[in-house]
Amino acid sequence: DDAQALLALKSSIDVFNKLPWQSGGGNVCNWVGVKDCLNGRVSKLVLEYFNLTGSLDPIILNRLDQLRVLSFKGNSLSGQLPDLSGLVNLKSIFLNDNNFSGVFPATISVLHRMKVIVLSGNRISGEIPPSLMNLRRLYVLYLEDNLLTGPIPPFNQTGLRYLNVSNNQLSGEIPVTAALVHFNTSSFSGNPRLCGEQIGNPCGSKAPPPSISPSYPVIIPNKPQGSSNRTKLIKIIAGSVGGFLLLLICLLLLWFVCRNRREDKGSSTAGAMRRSKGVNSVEGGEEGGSGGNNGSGMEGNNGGKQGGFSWEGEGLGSLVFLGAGNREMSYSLEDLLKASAETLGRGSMGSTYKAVMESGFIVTVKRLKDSRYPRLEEFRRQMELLGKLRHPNLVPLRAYFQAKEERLLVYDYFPNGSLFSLIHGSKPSGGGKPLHWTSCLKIAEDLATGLLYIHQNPGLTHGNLKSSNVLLGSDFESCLTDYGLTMLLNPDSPEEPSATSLFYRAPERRSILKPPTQPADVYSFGVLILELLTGKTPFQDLVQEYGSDIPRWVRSVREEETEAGDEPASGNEASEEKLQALLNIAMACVALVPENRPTMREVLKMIRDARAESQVSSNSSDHSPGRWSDTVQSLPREEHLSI
Ligand SMILES: Nc1ncnc2c1ncn2[C@@H]1O[C@H](COP(=O)(O)OP(=O)(O)OP(=O)(O)O)[C@@H](O)[C@H]1O
Repeated sequence: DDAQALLALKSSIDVFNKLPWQSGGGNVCNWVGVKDCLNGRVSKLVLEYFNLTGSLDPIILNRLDQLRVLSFKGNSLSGQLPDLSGLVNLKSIFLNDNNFSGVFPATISVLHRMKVIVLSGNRISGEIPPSLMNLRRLYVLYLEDNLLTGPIPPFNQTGLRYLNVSNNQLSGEIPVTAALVHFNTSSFSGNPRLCGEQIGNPCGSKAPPPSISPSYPVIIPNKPQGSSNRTKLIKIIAGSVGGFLLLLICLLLLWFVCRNRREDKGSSTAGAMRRSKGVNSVEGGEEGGSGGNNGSGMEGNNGGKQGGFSWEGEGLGSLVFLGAGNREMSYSLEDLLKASAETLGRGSMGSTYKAVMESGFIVTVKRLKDSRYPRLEEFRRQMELLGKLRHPNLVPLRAYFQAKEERLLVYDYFPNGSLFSLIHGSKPSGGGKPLHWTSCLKIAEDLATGLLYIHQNPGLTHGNLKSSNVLLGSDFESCLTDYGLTMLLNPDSPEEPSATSLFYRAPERRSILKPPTQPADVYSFGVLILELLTGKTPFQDLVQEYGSDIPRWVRSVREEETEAGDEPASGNEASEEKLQALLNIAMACVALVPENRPTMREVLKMIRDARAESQVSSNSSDHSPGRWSDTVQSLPREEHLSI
């Protein structure tokens, strides 16, 4: 039935034939976009960025009544938001970044299991239905960048942790409820008719702006005709003068750039880059260097160049090598600028590229989104600190580049991919597979060793631990990357974490501006272990969802895979012990109260004990109850067990 429903869905919205679904196409659970099934029924459908068009037919969608997660993010779907009241199991819905219009359907409020509603970036109008207050489990409500009007309902769900209604046309007072008081300006900004303490515009001082409700049209009194004509004339004259000046500036700039290019051709590129001898840094000339143009895939920030790291005309730029050794000094700024670049991905900090130099030497370059925050001194200090870190389980930061409008970080390139692709496959459609417990233990030990090394520096944290930030080294050892970079995020322009990153974060860190801590890293580590054991991305808050049932959930997921004949996930006493060991460690790490979590030193000890035990038990039939698990048991865990 689900296959039929999906095919009907395809024929209604996939005019460009992006979804390779067809009748007789085998088990529907393996179809592209079907991320999870329960008892053979589709439970997670993620169709993001498939260029889907047209409107969603509620009759078709409601046939998929076992759905828990539904995402159509980043398509071009339009029309009214569908009535999904038949999807009684739905917990998370992502319809953001489409062209949906019409009013917000109040029927969504009958979906009592609903936790995550993301409708941002559409043209949805009308009021936010007050009936959303009935969704007791609501956790994330993102409605920003729409055309919503009227007041914000007085949400009182204490579990509501993420709210964004910015950039709409909402009006009236932001209700002062326990659930809403802790959201700040970024949740409400861009609604000029809204008032409240949270946005620094208290309602008391002046009468609150009138609320515009679609049912009461607002009548704007006519201005006297004469004054309006004069204003128009002034506007026209000012516009023309402004336009003329802008044109003049553009022509001057064009002339300036052309002249520089001619001069550059006359001198060698090497001449334009001065290599400062004796100092561990290579500096760009005053006029900047012009990048090579022989690659593809990357657009320069300035001038829109393809395929090289260019920062023409931006003043002094310097490439500073970090750490010691010859390998990292075997290229210069010029080589890096001429390298061809291929995009590896875009993340919260910026874009990441594989840069292949003319010599064939490959590095990974992270181009930071914000090249001005923090101030230069602080940025340098952090780079020097991170550059000193050298450990077999860390991806080394080799160099950084700093110019006026550009900051690049240079890391070793890791061709074996990430832990994310190991677990979930490289295709976006790839379903995750739980790993064998021996692999889980080995990876856990690598990660814990790397993380402990970071934590040995007082106050230093990873801050963004997740499976795509773990790369596989030449012996398939796990290496942490992107460590210590959260301090480069500008608190004045905070970005919401993506749905997946969100649930790696410790509960106390989920408010955007909360700084990273070492116990929060321990929590993320626990989530990562659960991902290894189940092959599931943390698409939801596992602790809130399953609480003390996490071990049962992990077992049931692994058993399903065993039934599918994939691997001996359990089934003998030794496996069962190891699984229990890892589960205990993960459970200790995801304790809700940070003080109840073990330190990384304790975690590493538990993992090493479990590994040692597994070697002993593989040589002997004596499986005495786990010594290591006693260690874990002795850690305070009441908090997470009491959920
Ligand atoms: N040194 C590297 N070698 C090979 N691949 C890398 C390297 N560093 C990162 N990648 C891969 O590049 C992709 C993009 O990484 P990036 O850090 O930009 O985004 P992310 O990890 O998805 O998100 P975030 O910015 O939150 O860490 C990821 O798939 C990552 O595994």
